[in-house]
Amino acid sequence: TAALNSHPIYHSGLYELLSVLPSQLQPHVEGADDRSFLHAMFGERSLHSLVKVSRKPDSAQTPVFSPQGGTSHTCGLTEELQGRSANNEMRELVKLLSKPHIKSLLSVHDTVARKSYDPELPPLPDDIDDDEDSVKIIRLVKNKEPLGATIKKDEHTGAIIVARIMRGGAADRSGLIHVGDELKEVNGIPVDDKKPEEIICILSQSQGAITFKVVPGIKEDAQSKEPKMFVKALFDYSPAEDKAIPCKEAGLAFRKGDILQVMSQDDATWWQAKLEGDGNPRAGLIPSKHFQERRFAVWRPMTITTLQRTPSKRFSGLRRSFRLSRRDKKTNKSMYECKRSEQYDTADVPTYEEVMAYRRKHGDRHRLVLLVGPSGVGLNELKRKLLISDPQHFSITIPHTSRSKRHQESDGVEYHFISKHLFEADIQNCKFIEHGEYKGNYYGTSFDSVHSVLSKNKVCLLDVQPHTLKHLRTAEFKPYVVFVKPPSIERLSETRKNAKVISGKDDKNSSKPFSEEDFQEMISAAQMMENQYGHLFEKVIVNDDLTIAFNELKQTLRKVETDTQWVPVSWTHS
Ligand SMILES: Nc1ncnc2c1ncn2[C@@H]1O[C@H](COP(=O)(O)OP(=O)(O)OP(=O)(O)O)[C@@H](O)[C@H]1O
Repeated sequence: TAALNSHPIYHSGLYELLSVLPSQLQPHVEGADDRSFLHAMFGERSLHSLVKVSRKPDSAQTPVFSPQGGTSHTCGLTEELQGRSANNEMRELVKLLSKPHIKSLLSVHDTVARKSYDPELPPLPDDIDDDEDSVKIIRLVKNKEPLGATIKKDEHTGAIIVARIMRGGAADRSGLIHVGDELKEVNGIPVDDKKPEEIICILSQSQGAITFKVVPGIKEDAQSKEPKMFVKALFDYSPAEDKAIPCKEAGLAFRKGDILQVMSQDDATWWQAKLEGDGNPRAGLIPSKHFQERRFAVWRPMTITTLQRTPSKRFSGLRRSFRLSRRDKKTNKSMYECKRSEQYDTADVPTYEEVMAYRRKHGDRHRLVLLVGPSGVGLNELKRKLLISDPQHFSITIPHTSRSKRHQESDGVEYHFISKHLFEADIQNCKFIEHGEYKGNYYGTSFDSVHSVLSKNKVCLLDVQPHTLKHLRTAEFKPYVVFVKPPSIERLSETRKNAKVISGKDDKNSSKPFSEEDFQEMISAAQMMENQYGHLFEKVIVNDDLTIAFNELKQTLRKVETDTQWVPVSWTHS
């Protein structure tokens, strides 16, 4: 500016000056780039026009335009013009300059000239506590317009909460404040102990920038849009051991049986989920159903090989409901004639099962109680104790047999006695849950015998082979599966000193004390069941001390009747 003012040709006009400036400055400019930049800049038509504008009203030769820019110039220009004697051109110019879009243009020019477009953020408070909920510092520049938000005091916690955001208001347009946010400070003043009216007073008194410190709430609309899909995990998962997960830290670890709320299935491989009932709103990554099924399909063949190496006798059935034992050497296999395909069933790959909360309404049928466990673990003993503890409430099914009735027996009490021919027809018609053959006679538990107990509004206790579980998992039975597990071999030897292996309840003479081998077999059979069917067990009870195991079972079954449980969604549709 100083150079401009003292230049001899200044008075002959800025316009002329502009045209000579590039050549005048030439000796001071080294680079060809810089030179062509100067030429371009001073030759720019818009610059010339501006100079013209500035010169027209300038009859007193006082420069109005200054290359420094700034508010004083753009805003001052209009005022200055108005102060001068009016001619038509000037009036037109004043009119033009007072148009809103020209004003805005000039104001943008000023902002850019002052480089004041970077927002000035308040310094981060240095007293932020690590344990404190994550806070958000919001800075709004307020004009006279109200904020467009209402606040309220939470009745329970006393916190100041944003209650409402007015559509289109300043707060809404900012997109920074939401319903449910907790207000902690306004302009550095803590508001916890203030009444809403006092806070409103602080707000209305503040002008310009207002700083809020808020704890973001869980957005209401986000909450209502939250997916309500729940799944039961049928396998254990540890992201730390998963080589495929894109970020281990973002993974969610869970155990078989955990209920997960699936928050997002947008990614085909990695879902986002939370553990049901977990207060932490942040979801974690879990493998998608499809991805996990594919991985299991790759891993599975190894599992089968291990299982098949185990001596087949360990698999031989355990028979209870029809009061026979798998232990009879002759019938060992035929009693438990379950097809290999069923024992090594790989069709149902256990990943996730979609579930829903279910609570039995008063008067509804009871859920079928299924007891599963290796032979000799004590299923009959536990059933017996439950029956005698409350015979009006618990009941068992009456099995069918094709053997002839003995004279102290009555049809429909110990057994339903039917002919071999009829029994075979019923097998064909899939009337049995399980059936087997013992000493040339058929024995079996029918689906009807379960219906019969349930229709009397009693709790039906049934012990089954685990492979039949899948046939019983229906909306009609809504089975609750309890796995009874043996304790360690040492505890078995200690607790079963006086116990007897009953090899045929239809044949009362055959019983003998447990051997070490029996215990081993019980433990490995239990292990195998758990590996293969563990995902279907809702409760595992270790039958160590009989009284303790019985009490735990009784308490569990009471809860099944009264509490809410997660059951497959398909069971709740009927
Ligand atoms: N916790 C326990 N402590 C001591 N003895 C037990 C316990 N549980 C069961 N027993 C005894 O073990 C024996 C076998 O039990 P039980 O007949 O109930 O087994 P099970 O699982 O029904 O087997 P199976 O189907 O082969 O008959 C019985 O003599 C029973 O009294």
